[in-house]
Amino acid sequence: MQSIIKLGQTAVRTLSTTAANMATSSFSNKYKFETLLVSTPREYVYHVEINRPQQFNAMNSAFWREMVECFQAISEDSDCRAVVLSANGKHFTAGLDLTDMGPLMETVLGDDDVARKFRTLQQFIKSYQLSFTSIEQCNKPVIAAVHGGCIGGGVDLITAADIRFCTQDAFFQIKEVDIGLAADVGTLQRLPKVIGSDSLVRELAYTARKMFADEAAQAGLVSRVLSDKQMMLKAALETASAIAHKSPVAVQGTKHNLNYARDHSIEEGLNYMVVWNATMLQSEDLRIAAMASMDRKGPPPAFSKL
Ligand SMILES: CCC/C=C/C=C/C(=O)SCCNC(=O)CCNC(=O)[C@H](O)C(C)(C)COP(=O)(O)OP(=O)(O)OC[C@H]1O[C@@H](n2cnc3c(N)ncnc32)[C@H](O)[C@@H]1OP(=O)(O)O
Repeated sequence: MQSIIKLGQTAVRTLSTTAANMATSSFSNKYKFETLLVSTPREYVYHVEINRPQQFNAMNSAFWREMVECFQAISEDSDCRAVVLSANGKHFTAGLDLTDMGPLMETVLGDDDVARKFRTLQQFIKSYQLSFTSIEQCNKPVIAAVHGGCIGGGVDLITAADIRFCTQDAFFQIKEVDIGLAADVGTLQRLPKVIGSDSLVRELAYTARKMFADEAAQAGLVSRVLSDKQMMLKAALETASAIAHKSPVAVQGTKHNLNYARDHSIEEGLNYMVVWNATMLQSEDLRIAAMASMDRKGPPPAFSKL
């Protein structure tokens, strides 16, 4: 009898190890990228790192494609409730990879008729815009953690995030004007809504001057400035973890409705909220969170995955 029980226990252990291994390998396959590293440093928290340090994380065609794949996957991944997005190497990003503009220049300089060129470029720019819109559309809040230079496309990227922290050595530069472009993947649309000062946005966008950490905090572009990268990641992961322990129904609904409110009138936002919560108030999360709030000595609330 004893040996049958032991055999059963071994089988259960083997099965759970196999299940854990399968989960790990499915995670690694799903989040295997050339330009991004994805890890799970805390329960329900994913850490996405832009990982082209030798190139200052300049944005090449693989990066533009992989950002969409990564954030669309995270959006639907119920094991993730909050994301920290940082970068490896000396700078957060040097923006568009100026050595990887072949396909763009081929179209621009090609012999095609102007209308055909327009159609190709339209698709090209739209697909690049989606790389950062996928952060905004991700169901899970994204905290951008910026160190060093955040240049050109970097500003487009971080304005699509929910929360921004930076290090004392960080600087932000809307550099597109220096390469003969109007910034076209989000800065001009989102930055005015993030920092509220149209005058400052225009000054930065027309001159391409660097905005350093203290000014970025004063302007509201970042909500926290930390002494160095280690302290910043610690703060970002703690914030993500705090979010990840709240009701996912409440957090995801809050993100969705804040985005909606930003893009609509107050009346439209309130009407949308009614429709949203007329459904979501029926969620079990409301009962679980309310009970836990009342019973402060009890265990922290546990919510189902979403
Ligand atoms: C449809 C398109 C949508 C997207 C649009 C996006 C547009 C943009 O992002 S516009 C901005 C483009 N980026 C730049 O203009 C960055 C210019 N670079 C810099 O300001 C500095 O190099 C930087 C602050 C990044 C680093 O300065 P640091 O002093 O630390 O190093 P450097 O000696 O200047 O640079 C070392 C080598 O890196 C090369 N490099 C820098 N940035 C880029 C880049 N964006 N793409 C490709 N290569 C880059 C730099 O040329 C040096 O190379 P080498 O001379 O061979 O050592």
